[in-house]
Amino acid sequence: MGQARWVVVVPVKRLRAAKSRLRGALPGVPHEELALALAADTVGAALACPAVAEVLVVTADPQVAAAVGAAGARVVPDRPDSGLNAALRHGVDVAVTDGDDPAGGGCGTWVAALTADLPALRPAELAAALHAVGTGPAGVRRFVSDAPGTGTTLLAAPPGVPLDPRFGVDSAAAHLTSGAVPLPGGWPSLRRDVDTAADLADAARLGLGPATGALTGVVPAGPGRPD
Ligand SMILES: Nc1nc2c(ncn2[C@@H]2O[C@H](COP(=O)(O)OP(=O)(O)OP(=O)(O)O)[C@@H](O)[C@H]2O)c(=O)[nH]1
Ligand SMILES: C=C(OP(=O)(O)O)C(=O)O
Repeated sequence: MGQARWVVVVPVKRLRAAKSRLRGALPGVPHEELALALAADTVGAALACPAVAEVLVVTADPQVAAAVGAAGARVVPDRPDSGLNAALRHGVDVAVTDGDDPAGGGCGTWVAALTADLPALRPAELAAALHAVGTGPAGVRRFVSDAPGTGTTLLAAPPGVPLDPRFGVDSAAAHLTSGAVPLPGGWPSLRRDVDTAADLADAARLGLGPATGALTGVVPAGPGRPD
């Protein structure tokens, strides 16, 4: 098998409702700007990952759509108020339908769902996780749990295997119960989702992406950030 080429589906909630537990974490910074920065850095890191053929962002938010579209992601409109897992299923349907089209190569789609709250994400860590799926046991869904171990930041499926996303409270257990197999890599930046101000401080210690770094003033934006 050659290197698997991945479509990474990133769901982004409407900014005014997103990341409610993080509201007020950066005094003086409008909450929607912070939520947008988290998503922009996540998408930017995914776009910079060599294993990723396409980043597909599912969102109903025009500001998110404009920002990630300008960065090079494909934007798929969310269905109103359908929720996170429905948004992911919709994005995956779009990706798989296109990947199965013989006009587009037709060799099937490796698909992964990635949460949009990973502002420290390193492309090399995402690449390592996707490589582990591509070279691991055939026919199974794999997932990366978040830093506390209860949630999920990445869920991935090989061609022909339904992604069957079960994100939400205690999603690591839900993914395990549904037959998905955890990926054991360390990958601190891939596991560091940001739900609270303490998580943001932790992400800053790992090194934030340029958008979030510029808002916090902790890490300067620019090419000095290691991948
Ligand atoms: N498209 C879409 N994305 C969603 C939806 N709900 C959550 N997400 C995204 O799913 C990811 C993980 O969700 P959470 O960590 O719970 O984020 P959240 O709901 O914005 O945060 P809280 O308000 O603090 O619960 C984030 O990237 C969200 O933007 C939804 O209804 N539609
Ligand atoms: C939606 C999720 O994120 P969190 O638990 O961080 O809200 C999840 O982990 O499935």
